[in-house]
Amino acid sequence: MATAVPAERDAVARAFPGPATEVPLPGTGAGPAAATVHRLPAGCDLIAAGVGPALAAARTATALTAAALRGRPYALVVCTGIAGGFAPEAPVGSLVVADEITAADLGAETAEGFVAVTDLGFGTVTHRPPEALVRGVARATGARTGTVLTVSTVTGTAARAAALRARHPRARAEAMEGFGVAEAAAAHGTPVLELRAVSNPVGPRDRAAWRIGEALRALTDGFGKLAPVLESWRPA
Ligand SMILES: O=C(O)c1cccc(C(=O)CC[C@H]2O[C@@H](n3cnc4c(=O)[nH]cnc43)[C@H](O)[C@@H]2O)c1
Repeated sequence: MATAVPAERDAVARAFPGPATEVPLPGTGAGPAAATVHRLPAGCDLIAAGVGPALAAARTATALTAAALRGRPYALVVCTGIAGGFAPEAPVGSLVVADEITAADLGAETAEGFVAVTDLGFGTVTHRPPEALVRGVARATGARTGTVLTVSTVTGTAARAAALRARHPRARAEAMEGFGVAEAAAAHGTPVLELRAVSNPVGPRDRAAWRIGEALRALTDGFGKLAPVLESWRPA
Protein backbone atom coordinates (compact mmCIF):
# COMPACT_ATOMS: atom_id res chain seq x y z
CA MET A 1 0.00 0.00 0.00
CA ALA A 2 1.33 3.42 -0.90
CA THR A 3 0.48 6.63 0.95
CA ALA A 4 2.07 10.02 0.42
CA VAL A 5 3.25 10.77 3.96
CA PRO A 6 4.08 8.78 7.13
CA ALA A 7 0.96 10.03 9.01
CA GLU A 8 -1.24 8.39 6.36
CA ARG A 9 0.86 5.21 6.38
CA ASP A 10 0.55 4.99 10.16
CA ALA A 11 -3.24 5.54 10.00
CA VAL A 12 -3.50 2.54 7.66
CA ALA A 13 -1.11 0.46 9.79
CA ARG A 14 -3.32 1.01 12.89
CA ALA A 15 -6.04 -1.06 11.18
CA PHE A 16 -3.83 -4.16 11.12
CA PRO A 17 -2.21 -6.19 13.88
CA GLY A 18 1.37 -4.99 14.43
CA PRO A 19 4.14 -4.38 14.89
CA ALA A 20 5.57 -3.52 11.48
CA THR A 21 9.11 -4.47 10.55
CA GLU A 22 11.03 -1.63 8.86
CA VAL A 23 12.90 -2.73 5.75
CA PRO A 24 15.03 -0.28 3.73
CA LEU A 25 13.72 0.26 0.21
CA PRO A 26 16.64 -0.92 -1.94
CA GLY A 27 18.52 1.72 -3.87
CA THR A 28 17.11 4.68 -1.95
CA GLY A 29 20.31 5.13 0.07
CA ALA A 30 20.77 6.63 3.52
CA GLY A 31 20.40 10.33 2.60
CA PRO A 32 17.32 12.42 1.94
CA ALA A 33 16.08 9.92 -0.66
CA ALA A 34 16.07 7.07 1.90
CA ALA A 35 12.74 5.26 2.11
CA THR A 36 11.53 2.26 4.04
CA VAL A 37 8.93 -0.42 3.62
CA HIS A 38 6.80 -1.14 6.72
CA ARG A 39 6.15 -4.87 6.54
CA LEU A 40 3.08 -5.94 8.54
CA PRO A 41 2.58 -9.40 10.03
CA ALA A 42 -0.71 -9.56 8.05
CA GLY A 43 1.46 -9.91 4.94
CA CYS A 44 1.19 -6.46 3.41
CA ASP A 45 3.83 -3.81 2.89
CA LEU A 46 3.23 -0.09 3.46
CA ILE A 47 5.30 2.74 2.02
CA ALA A 48 5.12 6.50 2.45
CA ALA A 49 5.92 7.10 -1.19
CA GLY A 50 6.02 10.90 -1.19
CA VAL A 51 3.76 13.74 -2.26
CA GLY A 52 2.90 14.12 -5.95
CA PRO A 53 2.59 11.69 -8.84
CA ALA A 54 6.26 11.56 -9.87
CA LEU A 55 7.85 10.65 -6.52
CA ALA A 56 4.95 8.32 -5.69
CA ALA A 57 5.45 6.54 -9.02
CA ALA A 58 9.22 6.28 -8.54
CA ARG A 59 9.00 4.84 -5.02
CA THR A 60 6.12 2.51 -5.88
CA ALA A 61 8.04 1.19 -8.89
CA THR A 62 11.10 0.63 -6.68
CA ALA A 63 9.02 -1.32 -4.14
CA LEU A 64 7.41 -3.39 -6.91
CA THR A 65 10.81 -4.21 -8.41
CA ALA A 66 12.28 -5.11 -5.00
CA ALA A 67 9.33 -7.42 -4.27
CA ALA A 68 9.66 -9.10 -7.67
CA LEU A 69 13.41 -9.59 -7.21
CA ARG A 70 12.93 -11.28 -3.85
CA GLY A 71 10.47 -13.65 -5.48
CA ARG A 72 7.40 -12.23 -3.68
CA PRO A 73 5.71 -9.99 -6.30
CA TYR A 74 2.75 -8.00 -5.07
CA ALA A 75 -0.73 -9.13 -6.16
CA LEU A 76 -2.23 -5.67 -5.69
CA VAL A 77 -1.08 -2.07 -5.21
CA VAL A 78 -3.31 0.19 -3.09
CA CYS A 79 -2.86 3.97 -3.26
CA THR A 80 -4.41 5.62 -0.23
CA GLY A 81 -4.41 8.72 1.95
CA ILE A 82 -6.33 11.94 2.39
CA ALA A 83 -7.96 13.87 -0.45
CA GLY A 84 -10.13 16.77 -1.42
CA GLY A 85 -13.77 15.76 -1.92
CA PHE A 86 -16.21 17.15 -4.48
CA ALA A 87 -19.35 18.41 -2.71
CA PRO A 88 -22.00 17.32 -2.11
CA GLU A 89 -21.19 13.71 -3.07
CA ALA A 90 -18.01 13.33 -1.02
CA PRO A 91 -18.18 15.30 2.24
CA VAL A 92 -15.31 15.69 4.70
CA GLY A 93 -14.78 12.47 6.63
CA SER A 94 -16.21 10.25 3.88
CA LEU A 95 -14.32 7.59 1.95
CA VAL A 96 -14.02 7.43 -1.83
CA VAL A 97 -12.97 4.39 -3.82
CA ALA A 98 -11.88 4.99 -7.40
CA ASP A 99 -13.41 3.09 -10.27
CA GLU A 100 -11.27 5.36 -12.45
CA ILE A 101 -7.94 6.92 -11.53
CA THR A 102 -7.52 9.85 -13.89
CA ALA A 103 -4.69 12.33 -14.44
CA ALA A 104 -6.62 15.60 -14.60
CA ASP A 105 -3.85 17.93 -15.73
CA LEU A 106 -1.74 15.75 -18.02
CA GLY A 107 -2.13 17.41 -21.39
CA ALA A 108 -1.99 20.77 -23.11
CA GLU A 109 -3.80 24.02 -22.57
CA THR A 110 -5.13 25.43 -25.85
CA ALA A 111 -7.23 28.41 -26.85
CA GLU A 112 -10.14 25.97 -27.05
CA GLY A 113 -9.47 24.57 -23.58
CA PHE A 114 -7.61 21.64 -22.04
CA VAL A 115 -6.58 18.73 -24.29
CA ALA A 116 -5.63 15.44 -22.61
CA VAL A 117 -2.38 13.71 -23.67
CA THR A 118 -4.41 10.86 -25.13
CA ASP A 119 -6.06 13.34 -27.53
CA LEU A 120 -2.55 14.47 -28.48
CA GLY A 121 -1.72 10.86 -29.36
CA PHE A 122 0.28 9.86 -26.28
CA GLY A 123 0.06 7.47 -23.37
CA THR A 124 -2.91 7.13 -21.07
CA VAL A 125 -4.77 9.30 -18.59
CA THR A 126 -6.96 6.72 -16.85
CA HIS A 127 -6.40 3.45 -15.03
CA ARG A 128 -9.34 1.24 -13.98
CA PRO A 129 -9.10 -0.84 -10.82
CA PRO A 130 -10.72 -4.32 -10.89
CA GLU A 131 -14.51 -3.82 -10.84
CA ALA A 132 -15.28 -6.63 -8.39
CA LEU A 133 -12.70 -5.31 -5.96
CA VAL A 134 -14.09 -1.78 -6.16
CA ARG A 135 -17.60 -3.12 -5.47
CA GLY A 136 -16.31 -5.15 -2.51
CA VAL A 137 -14.49 -2.17 -1.03
CA ALA A 138 -17.54 0.09 -1.43
CA ARG A 139 -19.79 -2.53 0.20
CA ALA A 140 -17.45 -3.18 3.12
CA THR A 141 -16.52 0.43 3.92
CA GLY A 142 -19.45 2.51 2.67
CA ALA A 143 -17.05 4.38 0.37
CA ARG A 144 -18.53 6.42 -2.45
CA THR A 145 -17.47 5.16 -5.86
CA GLY A 146 -16.36 7.38 -8.72
CA THR A 147 -13.42 8.95 -10.46
CA VAL A 148 -10.52 10.05 -8.29
CA LEU A 149 -8.53 12.74 -10.07
CA THR A 150 -4.77 13.09 -9.76
CA VAL A 151 -3.54 16.68 -9.89
CA SER A 152 -0.10 18.23 -9.53
CA THR A 153 -1.61 21.48 -8.27
CA VAL A 154 -4.16 21.37 -5.45
CA THR A 155 -7.37 23.08 -6.53
CA GLY A 156 -7.78 26.41 -4.73
CA THR A 157 -10.62 28.23 -6.49
CA ALA A 158 -14.30 27.62 -7.20
CA ALA A 159 -13.60 28.21 -10.91
CA ARG A 160 -11.00 25.44 -11.07
CA ALA A 161 -13.26 23.07 -9.13
CA ALA A 162 -16.10 23.80 -11.56
CA ALA A 163 -13.82 23.28 -14.57
CA LEU A 164 -12.71 19.89 -13.22
CA ARG A 165 -16.32 18.90 -12.54
CA ALA A 166 -17.33 19.93 -16.04
CA ARG A 167 -14.54 17.82 -17.55
CA HIS A 168 -14.99 14.91 -15.14
CA PRO A 169 -18.67 14.74 -14.08
CA ARG A 170 -18.05 11.49 -12.17
CA ALA A 171 -15.20 12.96 -10.09
CA ARG A 172 -15.67 12.39 -6.36
CA ALA A 173 -12.21 13.37 -5.09
CA GLU A 174 -8.86 14.80 -6.07
CA ALA A 175 -5.45 13.92 -4.69
CA MET A 176 -1.88 13.98 -5.94
CA GLU A 177 -0.52 10.44 -6.18
CA GLY A 178 -3.05 7.97 -7.60
CA PHE A 179 -2.15 8.20 -11.28
CA GLY A 180 1.59 7.93 -10.53
CA VAL A 181 1.08 4.87 -8.34
CA ALA A 182 -1.22 3.37 -10.99
CA GLU A 183 1.35 3.93 -13.76
CA ALA A 184 3.98 2.10 -11.67
CA ALA A 185 1.57 -0.76 -10.98
CA ALA A 186 0.60 -0.98 -14.67
CA ALA A 187 4.27 -1.13 -15.67
CA HIS A 188 4.50 -4.28 -13.52
CA GLY A 189 1.19 -5.72 -14.71
CA THR A 190 -0.19 -5.39 -11.18
CA PRO A 191 -3.80 -4.33 -10.45
CA VAL A 192 -4.28 -1.07 -8.57
CA LEU A 193 -6.87 0.32 -6.16
CA GLU A 194 -7.25 3.87 -4.81
CA LEU A 195 -9.08 4.53 -1.56
CA ARG A 196 -9.19 8.05 -0.15
CA ALA A 197 -10.52 9.72 2.98
CA VAL A 198 -11.77 13.27 2.43
CA SER A 199 -9.99 15.91 4.53
CA ASN A 200 -11.21 19.05 2.77
CA PRO A 201 -13.66 20.14 0.09
CA VAL A 202 -12.29 20.74 -3.42
CA GLY A 203 -12.74 24.46 -3.98
CA PRO A 204 -11.65 27.84 -2.63
CA ARG A 205 -8.46 27.52 -0.57
CA ASP A 206 -9.24 27.46 3.15
CA ARG A 207 -6.57 25.79 5.25
CA ALA A 208 -8.60 26.26 8.43
CA ALA A 209 -11.25 23.96 6.95
CA TRP A 210 -8.95 20.92 6.63
CA ARG A 211 -9.95 18.04 8.88
CA ILE A 212 -6.86 15.89 8.60
CA GLY A 213 -7.39 14.09 11.93
CA GLU A 214 -10.95 13.18 10.99
CA ALA A 215 -9.82 11.91 7.60
CA LEU A 216 -7.01 9.82 9.11
CA ARG A 217 -9.48 8.24 11.54
CA ALA A 218 -11.81 7.45 8.62
CA LEU A 219 -8.86 5.81 6.88
CA THR A 220 -8.09 3.60 9.88
CA ASP A 221 -11.79 2.65 10.22
CA GLY A 222 -12.04 1.93 6.51
CA PHE A 223 -9.00 -0.32 6.41
CA GLY A 224 -10.26 -2.11 9.52
CA LYS A 225 -13.31 -3.16 7.49
CA LEU A 226 -11.28 -3.83 4.38
CA ALA A 227 -8.90 -6.50 5.61
CA PRO A 228 -11.22 -9.46 4.76
CA VAL A 229 -11.97 -8.00 1.31
CA LEU A 230 -8.28 -7.63 0.49
CA GLU A 231 -7.38 -11.04 1.90
CA SER A 232 -10.09 -12.83 -0.08
CA TRP A 233 -9.56 -10.96 -3.34
CA ARG A 234 -7.70 -12.83 -6.06
CA PRO A 235 -6.92 -11.39 -9.48
CA ALA A 236 -9.21 -12.84 -12.19
O1 LIG B 1 -2.29 24.62 0.73
C1 LIG B 1 -3.42 24.26 0.45
O2 LIG B 1 -4.35 25.03 0.24
C2 LIG B 1 -3.70 22.80 0.37
C3 LIG B 1 -5.02 22.34 0.29
C4 LIG B 1 -5.28 20.98 0.28
C5 LIG B 1 -4.22 20.06 0.35
C6 LIG B 1 -2.92 20.55 0.39
C7 LIG B 1 -1.79 19.66 0.45
O3 LIG B 1 -0.67 20.05 0.32
C8 LIG B 1 -2.08 18.23 0.70
C9 LIG B 1 -1.35 17.39 -0.25
C10 LIG B 1 -1.48 15.93 0.12
O4 LIG B 1 -2.78 15.57 0.57
C11 LIG B 1 -3.57 15.05 -0.49
N1 LIG B 1 -4.66 16.04 -0.63
C12 LIG B 1 -5.48 16.38 0.39
N2 LIG B 1 -6.40 17.24 -0.02
C13 LIG B 1 -6.17 17.48 -1.32
C14 LIG B 1 -6.82 18.30 -2.28
O5 LIG B 1 -7.82 19.00 -2.04
N3 LIG B 1 -6.30 18.31 -3.54
C15 LIG B 1 -5.22 17.55 -3.86
N4 LIG B 1 -4.59 16.75 -2.96
C16 LIG B 1 -5.05 16.71 -1.72
C17 LIG B 1 -2.63 14.89 -1.67
O6 LIG B 1 -2.74 13.59 -2.21
C18 LIG B 1 -1.22 15.11 -1.10
O7 LIG B 1 -0.64 13.91 -0.68
C19 LIG B 1 -2.64 21.92 0.40
